[in-house]
Amino acid sequence: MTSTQPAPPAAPEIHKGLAGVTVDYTSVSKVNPETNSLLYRGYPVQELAARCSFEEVAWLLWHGELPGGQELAEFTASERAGRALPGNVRQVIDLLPRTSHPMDVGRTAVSVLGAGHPLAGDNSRQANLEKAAALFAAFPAVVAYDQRRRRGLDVVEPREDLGYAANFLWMTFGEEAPPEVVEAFNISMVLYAEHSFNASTFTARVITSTLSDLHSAVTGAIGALKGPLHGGANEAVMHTFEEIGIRKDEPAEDAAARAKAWMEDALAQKKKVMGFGHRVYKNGDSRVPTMKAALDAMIRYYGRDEILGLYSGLETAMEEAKGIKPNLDYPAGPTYHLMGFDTEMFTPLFIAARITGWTAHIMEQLESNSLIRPLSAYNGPEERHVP
Ligand SMILES: CC(=O)SCCNC(=O)CCNC(=O)[C@H](O)C(C)(C)COP(=O)(O)OP(=O)(O)OC[C@H]1O[C@@H](n2cnc3c(N)ncnc32)[C@H](O)[C@@H]1OP(=O)(O)O
Ligand SMILES: O=C([O-])CC(=O)C(=O)O
Repeated sequence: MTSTQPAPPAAPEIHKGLAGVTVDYTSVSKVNPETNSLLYRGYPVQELAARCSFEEVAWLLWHGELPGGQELAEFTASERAGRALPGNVRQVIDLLPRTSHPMDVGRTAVSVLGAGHPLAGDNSRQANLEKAAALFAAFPAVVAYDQRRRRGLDVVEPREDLGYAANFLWMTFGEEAPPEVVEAFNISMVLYAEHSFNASTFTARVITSTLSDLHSAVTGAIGALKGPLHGGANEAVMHTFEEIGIRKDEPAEDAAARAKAWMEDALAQKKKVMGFGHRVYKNGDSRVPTMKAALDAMIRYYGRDEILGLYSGLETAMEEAKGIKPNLDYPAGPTYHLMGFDTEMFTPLFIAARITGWTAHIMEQLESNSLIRPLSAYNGPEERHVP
């Protein structure tokens, strides 16, 4: 008789970074790299950016439909009434050093807002809609307060006669922004609002899947967004521009030549250059043309051709060397710079926008929840015993 050896266990299939893995359905948005399109609840994001306020898009993401006249009137009234920075959040921010990274300030503020919320323990859809709307309304005040305290300036109270974008700029800079700037800011908020199962949204869904609460999920999502491979890239893009050197009034061609040389050197050193590449889009990010048009409008408005030179110099050199295209963070960074935001405030601006997408996903996750808990393959030492 021949003894048969048990077959060695088949090596498990590993999906590092979950690349290419579909983990669930979502009706919030559709990212289609084949057609290079992005739909929020069925609407092309370019149409929403051109024709809708960010308030309307927030409502769409939460409710699945654009708001009717009465719904929008009620929603904007409650949003405007909820814009002031709550006193306890201000006190906690004041305890943090002015040098704290604004992403840490934003993460802490959301945590405080959660701990103080009257519906903290309630995970019903109605309670979560209320919590999402309150966060949406209050977060701009966190960003504005932090930017102003970094500069040693007094707080500017919100204005109920301004829309979301105009009021955000008002609270940050203490003066009314011109319509061109308000429009570009609104476009950036709409484009940043939602992008299916990106790392921060997935983080929010993992936290939600344990039946934790909305503020915990958003706090965790902020942690995921902070990294430069995700939202932190918009800040990193500006550091690249700063490293190359922003020389006001330099002719665009000269700035482009310097940027091209910088990129060739960075790629020769095998550096990853933030603001380029994407896990899903391999042929360009669907949102970039719209955001680039908004950046162009700001370059024209502020008369800053050297920024265009730096932008196109890096883009061309990356395209020629590696065929890798910019993602949304690439045009968004210099747009926020031209508007006057400190570089470290850029990713908190992304938070303000993505609160809408995250909270839509949190509510969707709860509607048909299953604990998110994948498997791992062990490759440590064989079983052994303490001597
Ligand atoms: C809104 C957003 O969050 S969009 C993303 C923002 N993040 C960034 O801009 C960070 C810079 N980009 C990157 O790190 C990547 O492109 C990611 C993380 C976004 C996606 O990466 P992945 O799909 O995992 O691709 P991966 O990192 O494996 O790159 C594939 C190849 O392209 C190269 N590559 C990708 N992006 C870049 C880049 N920005 N700079 C230089 N090379 C790059 C990689 O080095 C790799 O080359 P190799 O095959 O010779 O090793
Ligand atoms: O989808 C991603 O992986 C990252 C991204 O572009 C986003 O979150 O907007």
